[in-house]
Amino acid sequence: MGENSSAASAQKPHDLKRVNLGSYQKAPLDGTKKSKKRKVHTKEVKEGSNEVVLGYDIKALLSSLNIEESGDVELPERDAEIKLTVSKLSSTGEGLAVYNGRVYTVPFGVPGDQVTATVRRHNDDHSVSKIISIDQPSPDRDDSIVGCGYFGTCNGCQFQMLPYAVQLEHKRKVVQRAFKNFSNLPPELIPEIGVTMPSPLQYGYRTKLTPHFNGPRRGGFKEHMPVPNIGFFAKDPAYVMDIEDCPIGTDTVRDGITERRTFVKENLTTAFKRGATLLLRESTMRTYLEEAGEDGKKWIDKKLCITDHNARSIEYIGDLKFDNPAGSFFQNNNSILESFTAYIRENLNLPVVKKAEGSTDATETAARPKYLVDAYCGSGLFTITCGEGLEKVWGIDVDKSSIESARKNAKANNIENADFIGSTAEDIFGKLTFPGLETSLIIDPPRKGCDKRFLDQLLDFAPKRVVYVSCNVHTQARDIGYILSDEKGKGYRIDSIRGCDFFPQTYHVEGVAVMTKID
Ligand SMILES: C[S@@+](CC[C@H](N)C(=O)[O-])C[C@H]1O[C@@H](n2cnc3c(N)ncnc32)[C@H](O)[C@@H]1O
Repeated sequence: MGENSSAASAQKPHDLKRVNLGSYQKAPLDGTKKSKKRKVHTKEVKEGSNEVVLGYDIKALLSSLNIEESGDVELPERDAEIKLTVSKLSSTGEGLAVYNGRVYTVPFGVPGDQVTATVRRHNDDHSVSKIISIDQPSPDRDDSIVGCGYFGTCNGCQFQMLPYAVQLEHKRKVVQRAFKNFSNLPPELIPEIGVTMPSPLQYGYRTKLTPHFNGPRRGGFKEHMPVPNIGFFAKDPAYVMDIEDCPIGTDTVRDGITERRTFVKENLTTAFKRGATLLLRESTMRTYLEEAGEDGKKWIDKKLCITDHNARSIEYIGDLKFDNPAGSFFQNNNSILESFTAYIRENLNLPVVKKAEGSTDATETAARPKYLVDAYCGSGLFTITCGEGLEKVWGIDVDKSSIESARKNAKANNIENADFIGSTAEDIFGKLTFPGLETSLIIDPPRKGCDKRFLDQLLDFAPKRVVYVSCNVHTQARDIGYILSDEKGKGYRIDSIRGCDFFPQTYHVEGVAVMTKID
């Protein structure tokens, strides 16, 4: 796209927004002291960041209660105790309550909870509270299912008190709100958001954890110094908690926590000069059997915990093998990957390789795309799980070591027709010698979403099918809005949008949106 079209698209929702986060007055609860005026803060924040996403939820809650946003509400002093009723769960994982016409975040609160909370601080457009006691629990709260002793203090999980079905439905609503707030599309272009794909494991699923510890300000660790806390950040205040176990990790990774903690304690002054982040990455050693075992599998897996960033870690999805540097990116929930990648393959509309009995696909195959482009391909997850039976697959990723792994992984899994480029995603389009109409494109960018240059070239190439996977449904919605609001993108229809639950017990949701070029 040339200069003119870029200028024309300046109004599109892809740009950073300068958000005025408002002003407020501070006043004691009993109204005896004089109110102090505070300065108006204007902060530049990025679209899709938690700050902005929460801002939309705050506005929506006030508007649903017909409360006008005002800079003149009275604010209680820090540490004051207040009674709150949680009315909504934000897309960023906190409960939201309204008190004196102002929204308070209530971490670990569930809609319907009546709580006593302390006031922690007053931010620009909302205040932050901390639960002291739950006076009347919500019908959705079930504290008996909480699976971790650190829950409620640790910032890693937000939803352990919610039954799994409630978590999945909440994530469906998060995706719905993301497309409503960030796509800028008229509602009739957005399909009903599908049910969230569940994770087969809701605990014991994380194949990678990275606990950390702080070091002394200067001079390194000395014999007389206490061993620092080793773990994860607390929610509020945000200090590093000492964490001995994390039940969302796989058993191997959990054993690794114990082993690494002991290592740090015993070698603090010799092995570490300052604080560090520890790597715990599960790896699988597979031995193939001559005959299937009782569970029907033709292999036995032995799990190891890798702690060296540069060592190799091996993961399997079914019988496909992925061999990567332990410190580089690979999806962290292996339990969902088989069903997830099957869903992606189906939605890329690729030729059916392993035909089901009675399938009539032979006639259909002719109409299916012959080419696959895997943008932001990492070490080749989609190239390898979806690349069979195609004339050509191209993968691209900016991380050269991931590309090296992708090449090796494709070869090891007999994907002979794949080529990979180590470069920024938009460089792929210059390489493509086949028509967009015969191509499926998969996109899986980092949290910030796609670069505008990538989206503009996508529009020029015009692939028949686009599957957009994202760990940030807000930037995903923005990018899809950008595509569909462009003249060239008007020929696309959004077929489906749904979340996939890669991170049970947390507020994170992976979005999958499928688009087809219909004219
Ligand atoms: C969420 S990961 C997805 C990786 C892969 N699809 C997977 O599922 O394993 C995002 C990937 O985008 C890559 N990346 C980040 N910015 C990029 C850019 N501008 N161009 C190409 N790749 C980029 C990262 O190196 C990372 O591998």
